[in-house]
Amino acid sequence: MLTIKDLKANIDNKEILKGLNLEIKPGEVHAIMGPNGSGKSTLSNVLSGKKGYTVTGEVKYFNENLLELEIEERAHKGIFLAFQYPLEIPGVNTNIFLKTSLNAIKKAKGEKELDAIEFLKLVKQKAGELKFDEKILSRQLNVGFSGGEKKKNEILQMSILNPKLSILDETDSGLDIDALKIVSEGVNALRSKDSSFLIITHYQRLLDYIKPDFVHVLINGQIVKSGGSELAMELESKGYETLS
Ligand SMILES: Nc1ncnc2c1ncn2[C@@H]1O[C@H](COP(=O)(O)OP(=O)(O)OP(=O)(O)O)[C@@H](O)[C@H]1O
Repeated sequence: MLTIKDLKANIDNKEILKGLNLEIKPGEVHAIMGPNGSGKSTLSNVLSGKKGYTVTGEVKYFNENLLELEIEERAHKGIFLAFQYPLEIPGVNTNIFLKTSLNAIKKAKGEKELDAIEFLKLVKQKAGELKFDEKILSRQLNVGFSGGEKKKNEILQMSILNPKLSILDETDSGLDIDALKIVSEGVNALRSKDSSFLIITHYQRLLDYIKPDFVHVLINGQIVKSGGSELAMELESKGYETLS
């Protein structure tokens, strides 16, 4: 599904990713861990198409060169980024934002768009599954949401859009234990043979709930070690020092 070869990314003359290699197959869950400033968010930004980076190397998404696709095309083709810091967007109603996002993807795929009633049914069902108070959906997008509500809202978007590749950038930070479980259940419910996940986290505890197939350690812009979920336990006890 996703093959990354020798990926390098610079911003403002600073080289952040320095030759990163990674392969994600359909249905796999990959976790990326690494010290602060190692390039984890930069990787998620580059994959989702954020502007401002000078990027070289190869990123193949199915049979396409991902780096040539515009940010909207990436979303239409099933890439979803759950932000580390979801933005507050005053004046934009959360429900309308969700419906517009979903219908834009459906339109790009040539599928029938949902009308207001169909959408409401879907959003009610998904919000119920995530134990997300529906009332919040009639508010402006993320405005005044608590940290945990913002993160849950990202997961709600993800479950409504049903992406092929979901990138979660520190979605677990700021969540209380109950919210962490709910968010993890949301991710686990979306796991299927066709959908893959790239989960960036600092904490092994998230991986108690979402069992990754692979764990990678990103240090100084490169993946320096990969392993199974036991690698996360090892990092928790030993830290990154022995790997850098
Ligand atoms: N626009 C920018 N200009 C200069 N340096 C930048 C810019 N954006 C990111 N960096 C630097 O690139 C490095 C990697 O940043 P990135 O946010 O990808 O790290 P991270 O691994 O996600 O860190 P954290 O775990 O703290 O979230 C950091 O040293 C950061 O200061």
